[in-house]
Amino acid sequence: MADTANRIPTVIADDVHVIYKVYGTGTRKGGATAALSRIISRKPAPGVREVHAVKGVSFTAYKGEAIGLIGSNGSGKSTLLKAIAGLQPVARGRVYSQGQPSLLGVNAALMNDLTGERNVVLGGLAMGMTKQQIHERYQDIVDFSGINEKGDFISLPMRTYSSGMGARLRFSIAAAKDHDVLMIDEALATGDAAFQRRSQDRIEELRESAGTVFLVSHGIGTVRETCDRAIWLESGVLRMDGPADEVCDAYEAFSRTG
Ligand SMILES: Nc1ncnc2c1ncn2[C@@H]1O[C@H](COP(=O)(O)OP(=O)(O)OP(=O)(O)O)[C@@H](O)[C@H]1O
Repeated sequence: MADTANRIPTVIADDVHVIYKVYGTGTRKGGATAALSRIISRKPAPGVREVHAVKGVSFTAYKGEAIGLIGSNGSGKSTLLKAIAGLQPVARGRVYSQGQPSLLGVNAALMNDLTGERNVVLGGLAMGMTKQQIHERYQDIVDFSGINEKGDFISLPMRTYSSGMGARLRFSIAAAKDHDVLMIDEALATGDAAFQRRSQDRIEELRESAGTVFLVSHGIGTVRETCDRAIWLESGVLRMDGPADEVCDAYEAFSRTG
């Protein structure tokens, strides 16, 4: 690890809480009079449930780090990434970041009715690349995705792609830019072995070009191979933060006994 005194922070999460409000969980009908009396008595509407998905998480991420987020299903990993990306408001606490963190998920918004080609251009523009930069990197993006390996799919609408192809194109578009903070949610779980290797190499390059990479993955093996640090969440609480191997060992021991 780099000299601690010279490390540059890229993301600071300070006591972050995220609470989802889920409406429509009750069975009572809400009349106008009932609503008025609730406003007067300041009681919450019936049928609104709160899910406290992230509970007081704090950490500092530094330039050049690749951090894996691990934890059981529903432990708050995706929610925490969304909060860091500014896509999910925090109920309490703060997130400070250098530049705009980009969340590259399997759900990144591409347009299904447009061709792969148009999506590369729109995705690039949405990430703040210029037309010139997109033009220069276009072929690399298409080659990296491997979309055209079995025919000219890039000129077909995205809805004709398999889910793996769509995910590969999303990853390729996002990985074309040097990000200050790049967050990858399960992207490596899709794609074949050759694509996974290419993605790992690209993550390595992005780290070297000094950004910070966050990776959410159910595959502990991927976190061990790709990340140097890991953060373990359980029921929204940060259980452990440290070297990837140590945290993965502890998590695996926990999963065996749990
Ligand atoms: N839009 C939402 N509305 C209400 N609750 C939500 C919403 N999204 C997630 N949750 C809840 O928040 C908690 C954390 O979910 P999150 O998706 O962040 O977990 P995760 O660790 O990424 O899970 P997984 O490993 O299954 O992908 C869960 O209890 C989940 O049910």
